[in-house]
Amino acid sequence: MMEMWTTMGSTIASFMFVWAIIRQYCPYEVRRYFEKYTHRIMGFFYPYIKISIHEFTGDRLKRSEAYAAVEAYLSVNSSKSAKRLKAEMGKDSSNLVLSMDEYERVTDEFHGAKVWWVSSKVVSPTKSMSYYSEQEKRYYRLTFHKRYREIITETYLEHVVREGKEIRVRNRQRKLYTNSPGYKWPSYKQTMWSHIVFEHPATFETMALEPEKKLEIIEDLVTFSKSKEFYARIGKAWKRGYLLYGPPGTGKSTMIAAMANLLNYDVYDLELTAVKDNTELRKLLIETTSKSIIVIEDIDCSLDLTGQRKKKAEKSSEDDKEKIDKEASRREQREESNSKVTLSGLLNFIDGLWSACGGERLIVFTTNYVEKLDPALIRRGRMDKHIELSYCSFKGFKVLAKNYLKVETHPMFDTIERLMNETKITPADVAENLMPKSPSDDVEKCLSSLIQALEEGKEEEAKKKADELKEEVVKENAD
Ligand SMILES: Nc1ncnc2c1ncn2[C@@H]1O[C@H](COP(=O)(O)OP(=O)(O)OP(=O)(O)O)[C@@H](O)[C@H]1O
Ligand SMILES: [Mg+2]
Repeated sequence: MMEMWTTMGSTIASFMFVWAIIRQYCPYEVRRYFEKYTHRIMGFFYPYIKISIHEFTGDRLKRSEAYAAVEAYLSVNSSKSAKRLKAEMGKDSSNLVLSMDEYERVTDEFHGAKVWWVSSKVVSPTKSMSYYSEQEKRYYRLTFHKRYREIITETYLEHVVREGKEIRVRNRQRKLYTNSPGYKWPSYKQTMWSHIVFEHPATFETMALEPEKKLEIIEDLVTFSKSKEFYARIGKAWKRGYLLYGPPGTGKSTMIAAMANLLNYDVYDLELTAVKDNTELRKLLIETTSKSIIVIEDIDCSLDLTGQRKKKAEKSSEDDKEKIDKEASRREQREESNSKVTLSGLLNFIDGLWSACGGERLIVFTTNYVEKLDPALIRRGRMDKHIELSYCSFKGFKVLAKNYLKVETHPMFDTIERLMNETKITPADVAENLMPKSPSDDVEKCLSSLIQALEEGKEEEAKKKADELKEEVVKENAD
């Protein structure tokens, strides 16, 4: 090895010497001619091959997956040999993950072939004078002897990417991405999404839901996540759409968190009212990564799908006040932000998602009014599985009682079961009543509070029914 470096060093030194003489004494034409061939001659003597893997390719829209995989591979394989490392927070904020620092060089060996990895960057100023306008283009450079060309390009690189991807899945800190409303996308920012660490504690186990329904959903999700080959075989993109519908407080948002926790996916919370137009929607889509859930909450409020929403809302009863308020505020937001996303834009978004992006993705819509949605939006193939989340059943209550009070059975359960059959209550209301309000609140106190809420609900329902009956009688008499 030493000998080889000495020979190479003296060859380069001779070239430098000859080049210095030529630059000083030769005319321009000779210099150009020499320059042209120096490159080739150097290539002939220099026995090493270099491969660069850049963080952003071409349009800079999307971080290169190859770069991310190499980064992860080197974070494990270089941390023993590199001398300068950087540390970042790992999964669940519980440990630090080490990776190679900039300009650090490490060696790796694969079936007897020795390779060198260097992490580097070029800083290129852009036209604007702002501080942020400098663009850093980071890359990894792999160097190896040309005699290993075959094994490196055909086997080693594949091994690095495969192992890197596995490490990423194991180590990754899951994220909740949002596209904040009214946020201007500055040119220096490489992404339109902002993110925070996703640490929602909801699981299917803690959800108040019929056990059979729960099992069905879990099986559906797990089957989807393991069906890469199946989807490839039948020629279908590896995507699945879920429509969650039901009254407020029945666990739609909670279920999305439980889905993400079950599959270990990231969540992209897409706020449609903040999206300027269909083009921006498409850009947002391109930036989403695989193993993620793209969520559009309250789809009926985010988009003027039918043009009839206002009329229907006006007709609704007092009970629907909460829903109407939510809808009105969304509408205001939409008008303020002047979003021009259309139904066809959204349909293209979903179909585009289905075809344009590799890797598994779920898309989830939630709504309080399933009947208002355009059939085109929720047909199978776009929204493959429709899940209704409804008022709390007694079985659902038992799950919540176990979670909140750690009781599986209690003499007061019979009264609760009877009342739950007579009146409707959302899981959110049950949960609120089961929550101890002071340190002295015991199981009986919380269960009594729930019984009281159920009785009040029952009374209110009876009163409403009586009022309706009265109204009908008055109307009939007037006729
Ligand atoms: N099925 C459920 N199981 C367990 N907890 C639930 C369930 N449904 C609701 N909750 C509780 O109620 C709260 C509100 O629920 P969530 O936000 O999921 O309702 P939602 O259906 O998304 O309502 P909205 O239509 O208003 O968005 C949650 O924080 C959770 O604690
Ligand atoms: Mg919700």
